[in-house]
Amino acid sequence: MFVKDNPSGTVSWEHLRNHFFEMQYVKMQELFNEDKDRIKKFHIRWKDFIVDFSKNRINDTTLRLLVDFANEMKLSQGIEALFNGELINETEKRSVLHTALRDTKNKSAVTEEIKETLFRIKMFSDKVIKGEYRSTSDKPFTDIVNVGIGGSDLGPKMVVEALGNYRNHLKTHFVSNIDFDAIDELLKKLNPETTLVIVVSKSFTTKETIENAILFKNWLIAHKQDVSKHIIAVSTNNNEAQAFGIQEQNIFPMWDFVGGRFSLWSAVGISIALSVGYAHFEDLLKGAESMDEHFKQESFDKNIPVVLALLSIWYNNFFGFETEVVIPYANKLTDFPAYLQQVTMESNGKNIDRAQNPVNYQTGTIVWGEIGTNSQHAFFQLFHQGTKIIPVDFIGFINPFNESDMHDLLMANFFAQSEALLNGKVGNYAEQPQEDDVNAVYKGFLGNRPSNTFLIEKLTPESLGKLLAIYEHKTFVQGYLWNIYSFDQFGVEYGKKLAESIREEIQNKHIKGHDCSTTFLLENYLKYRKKTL
Ligand SMILES: O=P(O)(O)OC[C@H]1O[C@H](O)[C@H](O)[C@@H](O)[C@@H]1O
Repeated sequence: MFVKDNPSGTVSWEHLRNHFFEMQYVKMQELFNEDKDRIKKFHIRWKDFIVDFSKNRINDTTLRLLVDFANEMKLSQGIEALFNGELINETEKRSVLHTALRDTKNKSAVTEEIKETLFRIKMFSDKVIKGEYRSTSDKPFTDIVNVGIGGSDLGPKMVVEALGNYRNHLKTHFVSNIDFDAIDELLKKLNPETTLVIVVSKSFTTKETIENAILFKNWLIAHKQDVSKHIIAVSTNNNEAQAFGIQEQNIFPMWDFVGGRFSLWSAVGISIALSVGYAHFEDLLKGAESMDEHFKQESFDKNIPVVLALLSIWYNNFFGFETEVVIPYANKLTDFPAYLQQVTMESNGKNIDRAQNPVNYQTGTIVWGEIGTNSQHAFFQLFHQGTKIIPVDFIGFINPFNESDMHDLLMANFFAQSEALLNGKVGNYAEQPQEDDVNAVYKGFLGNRPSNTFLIEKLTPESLGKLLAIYEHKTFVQGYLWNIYSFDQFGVEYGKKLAESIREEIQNKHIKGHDCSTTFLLENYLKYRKKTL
């Protein structure tokens, strides 16, 4: 089981704090000048991945002290507890076994159930793709609508988009928000006769998802379609799904030991198997499985998720940098930052430690991002010359899916940005300021801005699986070392309850018991709401 020690009370934390006082003014440019082989020490080459973490404000001592910290907090024990299925989600009394979903070697009872489900996903997706599973009017399905939100949307949606080059003829759509304007637009494009709806909800009680599912059900009924053929579900809540009108053989199971934000590897990812075929879905799982092995076996200083987590802690807890950004140089990864936000911020946005005390140090980093090069033309100015330091994860691919010289230009930008953030305007790039340039002072930039670079051979189902597992494990390591519970989300649940009671007040046109600001806003909402239906 997990230790419950306060990280800020450990000896290694104290050492890190003292070391920070030495390092805070050290320039990375100097570190690179002093050691021309710096890259040799601070990169990890693993399969088709190179992770270069040399452009960070670290030296040998930093890495050693960070690893000492992980050891003092008994991280190995934590990793073992995760993979062994111990009840590490203590507040909900659950194991955390998303890794079992991709573990082909495990022979436990849990994996039997998982294997059976994977087989069902394979059979079902094959049939739909081949046009053997047919609609009410005996037609093959053309469109898939995934109705779900949070973990039942973000992961699958991101993967379907990321693997766009592997997609088959099926058109896949994702409906998450309760925004009728958006759904209406989609409905106009869909043919009810050839539309298959997947209601994905671990709990089958999430209001947004159920409202949207009802909307699609009514739409299908209005168009005389057999709901039992056109709607399938993924849920732990078999009873509710059946009560909704979904046939038992069309309900794919979920398990309590898989958190929503870690669930794309389960039947929650059925839209992935449908969109790219089961074989590619399996490759995604294989990629993640190989990262799981790396994470379990590799020493901490060469362990990709561990190193990334420790660097993030170094900046978050010692330098006081508040956010970190992820910049994939691939349009197909447009949805990656949104997915990552749920994985990291829902997991580690906690302020009570595992011993029930308020924490006296920072936890959950704020993660955001956007694809390159678009982001360069939007917010990179602040990275280069702003007052805030925002560590960057650059993610780039050596080979594009479709060969083109354009890729070299894209990647030239990728390399240029991290180099500029490191060096500023010096060395090869220094311009001699013109004596009469009154703006010279505005044109300098100092560099010394940290980044990690992921150089990956190609964006494939397998490499994507590896990448996602890296960030999952990074999140786990951070939560573990911060001594918080990463696998519950009580904050979100409270928000859901509040919305329910406000909705009732709106329906009854009776606003009561709020602060004066909320009362004012609700009263104005009711006053100007012109309901025509
Ligand atoms: O899959 P569901 O039970 O419908 O839950 C969907 C989402 O609901 C909440 O927002 C939770 O905080 C998320 O973790 C979860 O992914």
